[in-house]
Amino acid sequence: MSTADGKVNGRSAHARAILGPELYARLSGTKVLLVGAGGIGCELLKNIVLTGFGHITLLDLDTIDLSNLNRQFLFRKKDVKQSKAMVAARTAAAFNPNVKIAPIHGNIKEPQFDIAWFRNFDIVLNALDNLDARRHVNKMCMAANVPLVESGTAGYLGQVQPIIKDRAECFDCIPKPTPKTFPVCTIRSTPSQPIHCIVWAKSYLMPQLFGEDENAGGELDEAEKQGENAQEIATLRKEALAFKAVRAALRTPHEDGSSSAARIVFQKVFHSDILSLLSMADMWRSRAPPTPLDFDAIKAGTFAVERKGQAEAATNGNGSSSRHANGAKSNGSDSQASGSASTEKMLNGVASSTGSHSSAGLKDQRALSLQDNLELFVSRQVLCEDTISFDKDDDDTLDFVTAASNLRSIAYGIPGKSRWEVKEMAGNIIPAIATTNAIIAGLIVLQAFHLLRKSYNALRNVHVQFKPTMPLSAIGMSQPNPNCGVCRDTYTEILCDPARVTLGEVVHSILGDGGEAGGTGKRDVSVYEDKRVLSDPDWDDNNERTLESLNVTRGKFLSIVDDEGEYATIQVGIGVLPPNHLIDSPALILPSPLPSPPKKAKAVAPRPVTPQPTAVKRSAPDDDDDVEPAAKRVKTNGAMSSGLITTPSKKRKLEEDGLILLEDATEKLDDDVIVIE
Ligand SMILES: Nc1ncnc2c1ncn2[C@@H]1O[C@H](COP(=O)(O)OP(=O)(O)OP(=O)(O)O)[C@@H](O)[C@H]1O
Ligand SMILES: [Zn+2]
Repeated sequence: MSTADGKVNGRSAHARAILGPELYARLSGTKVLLVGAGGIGCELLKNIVLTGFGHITLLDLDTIDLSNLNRQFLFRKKDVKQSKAMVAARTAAAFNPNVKIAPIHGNIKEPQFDIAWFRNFDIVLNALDNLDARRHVNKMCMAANVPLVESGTAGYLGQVQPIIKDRAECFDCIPKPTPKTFPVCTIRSTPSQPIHCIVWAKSYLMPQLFGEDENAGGELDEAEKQGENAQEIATLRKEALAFKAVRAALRTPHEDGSSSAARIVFQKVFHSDILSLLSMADMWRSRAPPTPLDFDAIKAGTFAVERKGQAEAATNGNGSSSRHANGAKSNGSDSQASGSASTEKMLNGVASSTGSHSSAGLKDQRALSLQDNLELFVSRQVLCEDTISFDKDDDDTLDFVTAASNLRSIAYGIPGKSRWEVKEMAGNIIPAIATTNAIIAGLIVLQAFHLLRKSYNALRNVHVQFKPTMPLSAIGMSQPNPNCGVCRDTYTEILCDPARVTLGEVVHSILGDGGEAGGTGKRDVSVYEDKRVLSDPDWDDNNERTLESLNVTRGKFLSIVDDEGEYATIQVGIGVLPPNHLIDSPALILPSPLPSPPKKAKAVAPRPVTPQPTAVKRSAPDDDDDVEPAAKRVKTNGAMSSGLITTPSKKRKLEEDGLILLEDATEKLDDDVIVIE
């Protein structure tokens, strides 16, 4: 279209015609924060740049991986290992010269992204892949009162949820199901499925050998409390202690390098630990006992696994998992049901017996023999470099988990898995479908328009679903859950120097005297930071301590909870003093007026999210509450791919990501629950 202002107008003519002149004109001044530059993020960035959103801040903590290139089309092979945010911004900037894109390579949970920073934006768009970051952005948007569009995809499924404080449900209004876990004893001493061995290698062995936290005591204490077998737990405690010696040995240089380090680890986990488990005869009455592996014999090709009574134990083995009342039960398909395996079959490992250990097929999809696994295990002891955790895209850690889980499977008579299968299961991979991401990114922009226009009645929760007759479903917005522990709270912000203000000073100042300055006046309150209790009406030890000494710093929240349950909780966001603030001026700037939380209707249901009444009283700062900016995120959540929504692990991934799935067609959900079909 040729127009008076030439090219620029030509570029925007369609957008202007569709959006109308008023909204279109507003877009160029709109400040948008896009969190995540992955599958959805790339599509969405392209959309908002071409539509003409004028000021875009794009934030992502990750670097580009080769495996992203099939769908994250703003990246090329030459960009691998570079910051996603930086490269995406550079590529997309060329699409529209009228748009400013400010990329940030960082974690959205970093302290500088505080309430004041969030307030800079007119709208926030989430294109994230994990529950934790989604929750965080949701809370920050509630605190800063900025509209948010939340989104997610899983294979062919997807959803978009517009969120606006007080008008619609927030991301946390509906409690998210907690991910399913396996009982500790199943993972640590009585595995019966390949996934048990993979979880053991990834989440137990790797952290024990190469992780920061070598203390597994907490997990065992918890397992004991849950009523798991006390004798087994005692043995596991001894095992954990012995790991300390192995860690030390691993970090001592050996003459022949990795192979003796590998032998030490092997000897402990596949031989001594199994021997000590075998000494508990009771454990093996109803299930097939494991076989200790022999490093030299496997190397020499003479090792044979003799599994007596395996076929019988296979049946019992499956049934026995039900003794863990809340554990995941074997579905039997992949478990010890293969127990009829002969001695000969185990002699050469899984593959050679089936004849598939050939050069046929892709390398990663090949079944691995016992010797293959041992070789892989030895070669991957290069992991001895101090701390490292599992990353499905890191060959070394994937090889280690493949080899270690397969060796354990062999010891327990469980079928092995190819490197590819282990990657899927340990990396929780769901096939990402570019078209679903593209559809969702389009829908996000449509909901963003409604929010910017304040057309709240037009807002919809939209689902992309696996229904050829109705691929999209749009549901009207529900009111916020009156018991939501996030959006029903009253948010406020203080600006302070955490090294100079005390907890007591902040709490008393925020409550005020109930006079003209606002506030509710002095009352009995408990104060939390996340799940940590910092004070309560009978315990004020921390009141004289500075916020900094309590590790309550920029970007965090103090939750002031009324003990009588009369008033809503006050969430006090911690911000920094302005740069021109004089050093001898007070170190605390209060909001004006002080927050006046509404009186609550008597609580009818427990708060769906924090703070928890069971929280720990802790007067010292807690290291693990620190949010470490990470240059490269190591993922630990998610699910395997199968293309089918019904696989248990895929369900787990969806649940972690905040989508809710039905167990079967007959299961009922409340009307206001987001349903993915
Ligand atoms: N806390 C966070 N801060 C900033 N960015 C985050 C945070 N958590 C996740 N992300 C980013 O969100 C994006 C989600 O994109 P996506 O789901 O496509 O994941 P991916 O890592 O690119 O792909 P895949 O998981 O399939 O390998 C990723 O680029 C990830 O780095
Ligand atoms: Zn809510």
